[in-house]
Amino acid sequence: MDADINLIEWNLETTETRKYRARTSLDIKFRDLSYTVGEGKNCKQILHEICGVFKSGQLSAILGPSGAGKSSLMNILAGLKKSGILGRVEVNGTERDFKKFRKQAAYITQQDYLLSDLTVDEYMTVAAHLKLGNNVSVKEKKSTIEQILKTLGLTRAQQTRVKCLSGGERKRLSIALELIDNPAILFLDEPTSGLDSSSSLQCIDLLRNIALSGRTVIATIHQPSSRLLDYFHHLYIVTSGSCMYQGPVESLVPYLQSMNLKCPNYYNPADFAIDVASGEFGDVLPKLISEIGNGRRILRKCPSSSPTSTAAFFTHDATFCYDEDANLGRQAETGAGIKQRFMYTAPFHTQVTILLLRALTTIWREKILTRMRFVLHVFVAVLMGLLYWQVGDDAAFIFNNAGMIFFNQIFILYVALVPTILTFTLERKVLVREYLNNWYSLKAYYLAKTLADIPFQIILPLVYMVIVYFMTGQPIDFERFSMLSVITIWISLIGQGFGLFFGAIFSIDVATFIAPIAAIPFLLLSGFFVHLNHIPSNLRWLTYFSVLRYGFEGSMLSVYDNNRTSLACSDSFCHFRYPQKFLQYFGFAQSSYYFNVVGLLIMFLVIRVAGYFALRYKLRHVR
Ligand SMILES: Nc1ncnc2c1ncn2[C@@H]1O[C@H](COP(=O)(O)OP(=O)(O)OP(=O)(O)O)[C@@H](O)[C@H]1O
Repeated sequence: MDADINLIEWNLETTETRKYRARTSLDIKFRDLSYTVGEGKNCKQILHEICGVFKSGQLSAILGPSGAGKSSLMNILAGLKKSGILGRVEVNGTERDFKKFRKQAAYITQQDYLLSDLTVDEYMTVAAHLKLGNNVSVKEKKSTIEQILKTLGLTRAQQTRVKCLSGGERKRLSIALELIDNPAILFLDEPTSGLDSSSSLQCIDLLRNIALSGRTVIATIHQPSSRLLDYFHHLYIVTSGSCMYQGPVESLVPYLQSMNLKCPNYYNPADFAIDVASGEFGDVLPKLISEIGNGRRILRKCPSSSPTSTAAFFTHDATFCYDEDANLGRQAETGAGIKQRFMYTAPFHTQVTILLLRALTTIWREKILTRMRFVLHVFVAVLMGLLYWQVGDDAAFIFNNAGMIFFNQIFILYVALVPTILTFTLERKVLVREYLNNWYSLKAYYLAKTLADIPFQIILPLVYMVIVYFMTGQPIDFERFSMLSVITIWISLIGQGFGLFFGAIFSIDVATFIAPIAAIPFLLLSGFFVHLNHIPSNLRWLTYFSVLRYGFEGSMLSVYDNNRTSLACSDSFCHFRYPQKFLQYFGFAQSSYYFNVVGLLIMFLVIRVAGYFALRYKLRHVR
């Protein structure tokens, strides 16, 4: 973070672009918040009826030892966690409305999950189109982007690709992207992690200025230096799921001193507070928690004269404006019944168009992967062509030809599956960040993702097929070539669908292991190893679930069906000179090409829909 950051210039109230949306200041209060995970014996309570307040115009830190419940608290406040929660969260004195709240808040994750092949400017433009919608003109969007980039010191990096940015610049870009639609509340999970001390200071200074411009900025923070701590207005310290301190930074040391906990001279107050919160000073925590009312009370600025009792510190209780008798505070925020239906700013077709263009740009710029995929298809095709040189019309090599046809299907399936897993498991993290921040709907993303890869899943199998088909001497017949290509393209599209499905469910290492293994039953049930008419009749129905059954059968019918004349024979005797006899041998003679095309179409639709629901399930359980 070496660029100048000057937020004073950023007068949000006066910019033209922000007229369309009135900025609101939002105070968040929470009361008796309990959070439990697991069930039965494995049930674990993480937050214990804690209360607290985070105000607009303030930069607030949630501090505490590892495992104290900082992230859990912030995720609940941000609305990312919804189940296992008891208690009440208020926004400006009224119960939080999830639908509205998600539009007003932005969540910046600890890791900066960004698409590395886009430039800063392109990323900001995509975010502006998605977050500001079609009612804001392109000119206004541009001026908003310029202003935010200038404010965050990213102007010089505007044309730099994300992968070339420094850690500090990436963090600032993550913040800039979320500032585009002027959220009233910013949640940041460990914003300084991975940054050096000077970048950390600049980042927190930036957040302080953002808070001073009227927003509520809440960050979890891990072991801040004493200099860094001074940038915060408000401190909320969590220990084992309870609150032990809530108030200004400058009151921390005197308050602890009044509780007979003296911070040694030249010792970092944050480290001291964490030592206390970790229980290193004996059995003092229950007293601290009860003194602060587990967050019901807020400390005020350190009084000028040395206080004689802790009462001198407290400004007021964190009052909550709801009726105790109505028992609202004990309502379960389970998420059940809370509908997540709300409008995105950009209409569906705009979301799809923008995401499609972004996905195509990314694929195009991932030159190494795109080139490798192309080279691999050409290389394997030429190798196959050389190995099976002109065997297509020779009955002496008819089994070699069938093996070649079968191998084509496996190769095309795997070569579509594996790169999709590799790229999608990484991209999924970007999706999570953007989706949770309301950039677009999952349907729009999934549709754009599917459409973006289709050209590659068509062109690459076609290139492969042209080389293999002619080198291996298949019949010179456009209809047969087209039929075989259609089957191969379907296999490729289904392979990509499997990649998305497994990439949606599993992490990269698990998915790359599981997916190829999961395809093995398809191989066994393809009709190549055990011919369809040799499979026990009570198991034959299983072959209808094998994508390679449709792929192999459809390919064999493309090559050998449709009244193909008898083959040449380079040997003294060839058993299978008549193609129909060969099809009969495999159990394909009674089948139809179109049956296999429809089978593949159904498999394609099923796997795509399954991928969508897997992704939706995953996104819901990220919370
Ligand atoms: N889904 C879960 N199942 C079981 N335990 C959980 C789950 N989520 C959180 N926990 C536990 O709850 C406690 C608080 O977790 P949380 O991530 O909120 O802590 P934290 O203060 O943010 O820690 P850190 O600073 O290390 O990130 C931890 O002990 C964690 O193991």
